[in-house]
Parts: sequence; C-alpha cells; structure tokens
Amino acid sequence: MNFKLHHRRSIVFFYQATPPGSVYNTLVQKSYLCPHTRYPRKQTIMSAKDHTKLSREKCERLWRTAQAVCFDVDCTVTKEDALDSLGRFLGVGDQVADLTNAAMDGNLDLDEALQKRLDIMNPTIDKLIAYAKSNPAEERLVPGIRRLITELQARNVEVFLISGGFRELILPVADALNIPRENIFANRFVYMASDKVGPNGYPEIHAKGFDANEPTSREGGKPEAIRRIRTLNPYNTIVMVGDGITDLEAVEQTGGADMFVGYGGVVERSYVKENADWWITSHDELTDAIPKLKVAMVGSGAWACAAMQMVSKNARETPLFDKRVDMWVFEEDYEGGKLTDKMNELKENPKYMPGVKYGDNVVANPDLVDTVKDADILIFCTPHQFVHKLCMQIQLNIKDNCIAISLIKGMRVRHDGPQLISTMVRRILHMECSVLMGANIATELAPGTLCEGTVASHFPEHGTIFKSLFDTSFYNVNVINDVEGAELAGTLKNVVAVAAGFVDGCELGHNAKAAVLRQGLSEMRTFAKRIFSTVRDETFNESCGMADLFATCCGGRNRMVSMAFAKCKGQKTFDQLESELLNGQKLQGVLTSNEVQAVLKMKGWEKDFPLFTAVNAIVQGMYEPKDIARYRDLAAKPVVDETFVNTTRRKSLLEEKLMDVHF
Ligand SMILES: NC(=O)C1=CN([C@@H]2O[C@H](COP(=O)(O)OP(=O)(O)OC[C@H]3O[C@@H](n4cnc5c(N)ncnc54)[C@H](O)[C@@H]3O)[C@@H](O)[C@H]2O)C=CC1
Ligand SMILES: O=C(CO)COP(=O)(O)O
Repeated sequence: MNFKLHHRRSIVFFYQATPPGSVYNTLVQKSYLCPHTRYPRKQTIMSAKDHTKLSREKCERLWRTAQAVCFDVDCTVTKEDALDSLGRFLGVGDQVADLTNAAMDGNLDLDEALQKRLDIMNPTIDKLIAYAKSNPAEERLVPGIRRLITELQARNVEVFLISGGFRELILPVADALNIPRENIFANRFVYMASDKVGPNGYPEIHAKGFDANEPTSREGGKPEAIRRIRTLNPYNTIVMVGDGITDLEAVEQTGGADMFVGYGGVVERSYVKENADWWITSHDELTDAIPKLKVAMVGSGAWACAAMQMVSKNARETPLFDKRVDMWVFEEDYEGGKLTDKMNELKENPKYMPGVKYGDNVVANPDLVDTVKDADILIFCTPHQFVHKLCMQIQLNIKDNCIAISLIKGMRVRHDGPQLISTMVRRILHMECSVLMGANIATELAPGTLCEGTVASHFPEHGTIFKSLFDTSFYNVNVINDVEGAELAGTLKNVVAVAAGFVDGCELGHNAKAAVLRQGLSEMRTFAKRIFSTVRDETFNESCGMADLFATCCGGRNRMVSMAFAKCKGQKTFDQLESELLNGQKLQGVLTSNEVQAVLKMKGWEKDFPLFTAVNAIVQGMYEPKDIARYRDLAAKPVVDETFVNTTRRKSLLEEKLMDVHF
C-alpha cells in the first residue's frame, strides 16, 4: 500500500508501517491504541455509549418535532452501496462488497475499508463518469424515500445526507431529492495522475485516496458531522436514519443525533436492529407518522375572514396541514337565522366580510371549546377586548404542543404595565404564541392584489410553519423574531391612525398628516423600546411597522371613524359612530389610546409622548380634533375648552378602573 497517495491519520500510518514488537505494541499494551483486531469497534462504541434506547412513544414524539433529519445514503436512501455497485461495474464486486460489509458490521475500521476498496478498484475519472451515467440517481432510490423527504421538506424539516460514501457519487442523488449540496457530509476522492496515458492522450487520473479531513472518513464521523450541523443551526431535535453501525454511532455520542431510526429495507444488520431507537423496514412508516397539523381560528370578523383566504388555501394545498380548518364564530342572529349556518352555507361571512369566499374547507362553529380542542395551530383574530375572556374559556381544552399566532392589534393594561395579547395567550394557555402583523386592510386583500405581512416568532421553526400557513401569491410573509416590537407596532399605530383621522376630518392637509405620521412612528418606536429592551429599530421598517402605519392612516377604520368624529364637530360619540359606520365591526384605536395613556400615566411618561397624549385628550373630550395640530402644546400645558368638553365628553375609561380589567 502506498501511503504517500493519501492522507491517513498519523496514528494509522504508524500502525500500518511499524513492525511488531516496536513502540506500536507498547502503545497497544498501554491501551492508547485499539486496533480492530484486538477490540472490535462494536465494543468500543458500546463502551462509549451516551444514549439509552428510547421508548416508541418518545420516538414518535421526537419524530413529530424533529427539525432536521440526517439520512445515511447507501442502503438507506439508495438501494445499494455505491462503492459495491461501482466495484461490480469495474469487475471487482465481490471483493469490494466483503470489505463494505465488514465495515458496516463494525469489524473493520472505516478509513481502512475505504482505502482497501479504492486500492482494489483503482477507478479512473472516466470510469467514474461512465458509472454515474449508467446508474441514474432516480433508479438508485429506495421505495418511499422521495415521498418521505418531500413531506419533511414541506414541513420545513431540514434534510441532510451524511455518508461514508463519496460525494461525487452522492451529488446526483441529492439533486434528484432537492437536497441542497451544502447539506451533504461525505468523503471526497483524492485524485492522482498515473504514468499511463488515456485515450484522450493525457495521463489517466485515478481516484487513489480520500480526504481524511472529512469527518465521515473515520469512526465517529457521523456524530461529528451532526455536531457541525448543530453549530451552524440551533436545531432542538435531530434524527439520524440509517442501516449501519456508523449511523447508530450518530446517536451514541454527545452532541450527536437525538434519536436513531434503523432502516432494514435493504440490509438487516442485527446489531443495528437491536440497538436502534426505532426499527423500520419501510420509509412509509416514517412518512405515515408525520402528523398533519390541524388549524383552527378563533374569530370570524373582517380580518379573520380575509386572512382565512390564505389559511384555507394553504391548508388545502400544503401537505403539512390537515385540509379542514375550523373557525369559531361569535354567534348572532342574521336575517332570521343563525350567522354560523349562513356562513357554512355561503362559505363567507355575509355580515362582516360580505362577498369574500374564504374556502370550502373551512367549517364555522359557534362552540368555542369544540373548535379549539383538536387544534395543533390556533389563530387568534378577534377584537382585542374579548381575548382574555375567550382564553379563560378554553384554558383546559388546549392540545399538548399546540402553538398559536395572534393577528390581533391591541393590548391589555395590568397594574405593572401593558400586557401584549401574545403574552396573554402564552400565560393563560401555556402555549407559545407568535404574531402576524402588517399593512393589511381586510377589505383590500384578495388574489391578484399585493399585500405583505410580518410573522414574528420567538422560535424559528414556528416562523417557518406560520409562513407556510399564510404566505401566498397575494400575501407575502417575511419572518422576524422581534415579537414584542411587531405586536406593539401593530397596536400603537391604531392610536396614530386616530390622529390621522382628526387631521383628515379637519382638512389640515398633507403636511400635517405627514408630521403626525412621523411623530407617531417615533413615539411607537420609543414606547416599544422602553417597554421591551429587546425591540429592534429594523422592525419598524417591516410591513408591521411604517407600512401598517401608512396603510391604516390612509384607509383604515380607525382613521375613517376619527375623521367622521372630527367632521361631526362633537355631535356624536365614537361609540355612536362605530355602530353607525362599522356594522358590528370594532374600533380598536380609541380603546388602545386609553390603554396606552394608562401606561404613560403609570410610568410618568406623558410628556415624552405628546402625540399619544394629545390623541387621548381629544378622545376623552378635553380638546377638539383640530387641536391635533398643536399636539406638542397640549401635552405640555393642558387647556380645556369647556364648550367642547360639555358636548362630547364621555366617561373616561381611565376612570373606570382600567387596570387589570377583564373584558
Ligand atoms: N379589519 C382589518 O382590516 C384588520 C384588523 N386587524 C385586527 O384584527 C383583529 C380582529 O379584527 P376583525 O377580524 O377585523 O374583527 P371585526 O372588527 O370585524 O370585529 C367584529 C368581530 O367581533 C365579534 N364579536 C363581537 N362581540 C364579541 C364578543 N363579545 N366576544 C367575541 N367576539 C365578539 C363579532 O362577531 C365579529 O366577528 C383586531 O385586533 C384588528 O385590529 C388586523 C389587520 C387588519
Ligand atoms: O390594522 C389594520 C390594517 O393593517 C386595520 O386597521 P383599522 O382597524 O383601522 O381598519
């Protein structure tokens, strides 16, 4: 064997090159070395074992939540060991297969098995190309693997290939399965020109050795590859699937896989079968164990029904989700019958979003508990004042591992400050809650239009799921992790929209409107950052930030009702205008203004937020809507116009024990 041709580890070189009775034997006697002839690798692995075989129940749970799945390639993804098949192609099949089996059964060191097989085959580049051409990847795949990998990818589970075979032989397989090339961990040939001249007149290039820097070329290579994956991606759960002892090794070392699935569909190795956490003979067993995520929405108002267009489409078309989506309806009478019945007949909400078909796979249900009890994903979309009560009603009926997303813009005030709706859901229901915020005027959303939204999730995998649920050709989702920033931006812009309505109602012009928007954005950002130090400036550049502010201040209901309030010059209250103009839809800005003001008062921050403070003073009837133009003065030096106050002042919510109120 010519050691100059490959980069064996020095210790192996030492073992191969040193005669018996020398330093080598001394090291073996002192147990620094463990050649396979004395201590079969199986025993070495067992003694280093850092894993207790998992129960089937635990396996299924881990499988359902796996964020990355690593597949061995030969005899797991493909029907045959590629080196065996190459050996046969080159006329040395039996010798190569014996060495492969010895390595896979743990009786021969991996690097030694690799080199010995290369020495026997001595393939030229031309032969490797000819082999690849005569063995198309598609024909090499084992039954069921394509479906399994496609379903995992549809759920945004990252798929990796970790193989003791050669990258050159694996690339076509990865391409055929849409696995990114950077997700391959495998050996690389080391090529060398020989003295022999090939048919093209150039020296023949042979694959003579392998790159020993690749972890897969040696024992412990698969757990090492998984440790590398973990350093690049914070996956909670990684599963290894494979047929050989080197795959089993992936779960037996710290930092390796969390679970090992032994696959015996091609070769059944008894040691692997015995020690695998989960033993399968068909990949369909794994595919069938991937659960469909069941989605339910709490709410059926204007935005709930508009957003349901995306949700129902993705539930129908994406294998990740159960096709049926349940939607809870706050029951009311409608044209002599029940609104829910009418919705199930029309597949639209004729009262809150007439004319918008949200999808045949949606079932409206007036029973809240029945709607949520089987859901894996809960979407909250009701006016914010109702959420606390709804959460209390369902707190004992939430499925384990259910996750939530809130589309609600608003907050609740507690004795110690604001509580976000996502926090309320998290606290009462003990489930993680992301948010979807954005420039989303419900009535404008439809296929063929352009609309954007921001999903904010503390956990990236939740962000990915919610992107799959909401992203469509007509609704583009960007995912961030600043939940608090996004939710506060969506909430606070409703207060600025009330100011924008005053500007428009009093015809103060574009300059004034721009000034209000600028100041509003600044106060939104400052408020959010003071409440949560984690809030990021960039969040306000997203759809949930300045875009939502702009859309709502131009075309939202808050702006429309505030404009009407300004125009009627104190003749009508916000409540009256809400019921006259919104047909049951709920205005959030006035309520939110009261809530924000309660927080500012509690914190002593009123002077730092002159626009918010002025809006609330107008809402409370202390000033006229036109006074929004002098919002700086109002906050600094309150002056009450008694005439105006007398006609429009409503009982202040602040006076109604706003703190900790359960709506
Ligand atoms: N409408 C829009 O354009 C957008 C709204 N949002 C936000 O979405 C959330 C929900 O708004 P929409 O879907 O537009 O609702 P909406 O304003 O259309 O609200 C009416 C809904 O509230 C329900 N309701 C009435 N009384 C109730 C009670 N006591 N308990 C529970 N529900 C009751 C009604 O049945 C109806 O479904 C709000 O926070 C809003 O700010 C967010 C983006 C856009
Ligand atoms: O949040 C909204 C748009 O993104 C809707 O705002 P309005 O409630 O003012 O219509």
